[in-house]
Parts: sequence; structure tokens; C-alpha cells
Amino acid sequence: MLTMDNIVREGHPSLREVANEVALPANPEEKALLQDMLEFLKNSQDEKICATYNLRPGVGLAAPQLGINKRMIAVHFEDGNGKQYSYGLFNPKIVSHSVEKAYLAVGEGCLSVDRSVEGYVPRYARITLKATDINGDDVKLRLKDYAAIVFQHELDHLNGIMFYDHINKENPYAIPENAKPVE
Ligand SMILES: O=C(O)C[C@@H](Cc1ccccc1)[C@H](O)SCc1ccccc1
Ligand code: NI
Repeated sequence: MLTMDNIVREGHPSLREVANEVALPANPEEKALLQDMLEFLKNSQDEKICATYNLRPGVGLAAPQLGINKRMIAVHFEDGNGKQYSYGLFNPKIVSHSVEKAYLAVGEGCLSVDRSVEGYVPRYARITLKATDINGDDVKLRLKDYAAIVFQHELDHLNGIMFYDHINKENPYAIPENAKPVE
């Protein structure tokens, strides 16, 4: 099972590189890794397992955070309306997005960042994402608000972008233009 020891931290080159597309169909090792990433997220949200293995709770994870520069992400969370999202995806891509932006009112964190970085992270309020799932099926997701924010955080990891790159340097809590807060 994956633990925090497998997660690289700020300064590791893979967090600042553009990850490579996975040649499809994915090989057994890539499928197993995606399964492990999803299992890590579920474990990190299980009180007992989380405490036993000293995991940080996470709702998303990208392969570059494991030092693996492949375009693979996993997400496991429930949005504010109780809708569940649990996906392991190869080669996710935003195919369209809203003009309107959104930001998480409490700010963002990152499993690869062992410090608090304050400020609003402006992201698209709505995105349409295409990918290939762990079974090799095409996936098209229309996402908004919290779900859109989580997926964009993970997609950024595939392009070497950290959440704090988006924060206004002069005034971290400046309300981003044309953006709505997501509680
Ligand atoms: O480091 C990662 O990619 C995982 C992040 C994803 C994330 C952070 C902020 C906003 C959206 C997604 C971790 O999940 S950070 C810890 C966390 C845990 C529960 C809820 C929100 C953030
Ligand atoms: Ni992160």
C-alpha cells in the first residue's frame, strides 16, 4: 500500500515537470499503480487506517506526486451535494471550461506541501474533462464547483503547476475577478 513515504515533497523535480501521456491500453503495472493511488485516498479517509499509517487525508493524488511522470490521477471524495466521485484516470484533459472562475473559500493545501500557504486559488468554475478510466473506457465528466476544483488541482500536477502558483502574490486574499467562492 502507498503511504506518505511514497509522496514526494516540494523541491522534487517531478512536481515541476510536464508528465508524459500513458500509451493506451495501459499496461498491468500502470493499472496497478492507479488502483494503489485510489486505495491510498480511501485509506487516507478511513480514521483507523489513517491513524495507523499516519496518512494525511487526501481527496486527490497525481502520479508525479509519487515521482512518476505519467498523466495519471486518482480522486475520491463527495461534493457538497453528497455526489460521490471515485475515479482513476489516464490522460485526463480539460476540453472546455467556463469563463466564470471559482475559488475554495478556505484556500487549498497539497499532500506534497508540508506547510500552509494562504490565499485564494482562482480556478474555472465549470469544466468538461475527457479521460480513459482504469478499465480502458472513455470518460467524459462535466464538473462544477468543488468537484471542478479538485480535478483542476490534480490536472495541474500533471503540468508541473502547484496550487500556490495561482495565488495573487501582492494580496493573497484579493477576490479573484469574475470568481465565486466555493464553501
Ligand atoms: O495534493 C493533492 O493533490 C491532494 C490535495 C487535493 C486538493 C487540495 C485542495 C483542494 C482540492 C484538492 C489534498 O486532497 S489536500 C488535503 C485535503 C483533504 C480534504 C479536503 C481538501 C483537501
Ligand atoms: Ni496537490
